[in-house]
Amino acid sequence: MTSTYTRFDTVFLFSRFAGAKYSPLLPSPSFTLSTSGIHLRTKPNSRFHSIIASSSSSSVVAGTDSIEIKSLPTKPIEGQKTGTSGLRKKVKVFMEENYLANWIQALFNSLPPEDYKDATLVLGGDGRYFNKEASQIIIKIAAGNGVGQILVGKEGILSTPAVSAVIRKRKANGGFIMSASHNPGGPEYDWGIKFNYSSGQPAPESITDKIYGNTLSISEIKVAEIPDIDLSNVGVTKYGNFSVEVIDPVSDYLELMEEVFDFDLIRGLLSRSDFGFMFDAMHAVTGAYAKPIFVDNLGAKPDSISNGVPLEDFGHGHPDPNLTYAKDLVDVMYRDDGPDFGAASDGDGDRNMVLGNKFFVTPSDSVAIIAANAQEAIPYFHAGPKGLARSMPTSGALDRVAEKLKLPFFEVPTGWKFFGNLMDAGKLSICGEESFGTGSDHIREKDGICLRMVFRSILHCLTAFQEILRHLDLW
Ligand SMILES: O=P(O)(O)OC[C@H]1O[C@H](O)[C@H](O)[C@@H](O)[C@@H]1O
Repeated sequence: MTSTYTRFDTVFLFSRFAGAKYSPLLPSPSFTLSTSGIHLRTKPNSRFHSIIASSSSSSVVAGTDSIEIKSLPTKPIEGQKTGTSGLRKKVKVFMEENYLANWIQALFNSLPPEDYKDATLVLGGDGRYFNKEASQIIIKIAAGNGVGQILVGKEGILSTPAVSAVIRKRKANGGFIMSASHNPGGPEYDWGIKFNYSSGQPAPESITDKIYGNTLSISEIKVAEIPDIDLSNVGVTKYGNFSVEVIDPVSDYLELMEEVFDFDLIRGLLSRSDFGFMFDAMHAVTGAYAKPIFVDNLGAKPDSISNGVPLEDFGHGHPDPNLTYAKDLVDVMYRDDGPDFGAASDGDGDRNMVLGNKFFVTPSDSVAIIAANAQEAIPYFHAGPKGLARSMPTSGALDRVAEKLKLPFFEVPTGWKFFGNLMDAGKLSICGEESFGTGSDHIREKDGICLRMVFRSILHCLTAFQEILRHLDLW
């Protein structure tokens, strides 16, 4: 196995009907979601602003005892083919009449009723342009289809790994992720929607195929007549038997991280005067997590976080953590006096990039480094990983680690769902892809924040980053 100083080879998704009135009587033919009096802001505030509001007070707001459900006629829209990473299009497309509403209704038409009637669903996203407007549409259609409760991140914010963590922790039936991942945001750029199941992993093809089929025959959207939910304050709003709880985007995820890692150990590393750390949040969703986790809980210096405020257009940036788009971080890391450890993550916080002082670690090697050191460095893996896996295009470093540690090893086709299936079967703990995705069975998504903590744990057990790579060379 070789270390990777110069390898640049992988440049990488209610109301209860009891008490609710359903009105299948069709309104006038021109009655659409946007003209129904059901408020759909089609012109979001064009001023780009920070996503994180200052208030964190919790409150319960009671609405009416029952909610009215309207049936809005609609027509199929072409091109809504859904993959496991969801539906991704330009914002302008999603803002066309009923485009998002059709897909959301098609999704409810595709799920078995027990998966959403009176159920709890999670909603969050990476803070990009149109997320707040989309949140209101999704909440009203969810209520219209009989969902019992929506847990939504404050200001619509939840990273992709955090959605997976919240689904699993709160035993929700699934969740919506509003993100176009590492693609740029803003009125001229990209938007996306994805649905994850109760395990926390993206919905299987059997469901995404049904969603697509239903987009081709859809004729009606069920919408609850409720006001827009205030997403800026943590708290519960009830309308009859339907409720929306605005949750803190960080706390459930932070709790999980405290179970997985030894925070004292990482705190010790970050407090060392001879250890420099730099994290580039790329003005994307991990900005909401970086200060509470790295600075407030782990003692990183506040100035070790760059671009740490999530913005709707990612500060005109391209939130793809690679050597091209995270160039500011790369430049700092390649200085003689640069930090020892650097990292960046993408729009929704699942992809990641890892750097040392004057070197870059390919994703293929980072998963191998993690696997080789996990048992010793990370409490969650103290009994040893159950198995290791990589996608087919990912280099074979991990194979060598599996061989040496005598661990079950799997090579899977490209696509995170293949890892999730192995995890659900109890056969896999650590996995990675060449496209800057690394994860473990603590959730069912790749996890950019977690990866940085993995590396810090390992760094504490070995003394310096270079030494990790030297260590790996011995394998
Ligand atoms: O959501 P993203 O980070 O864009 O990832 C979307 C997809 O990208 C690549 O194709 C990966 O191989 C998949 O596993 C992943 O599901």
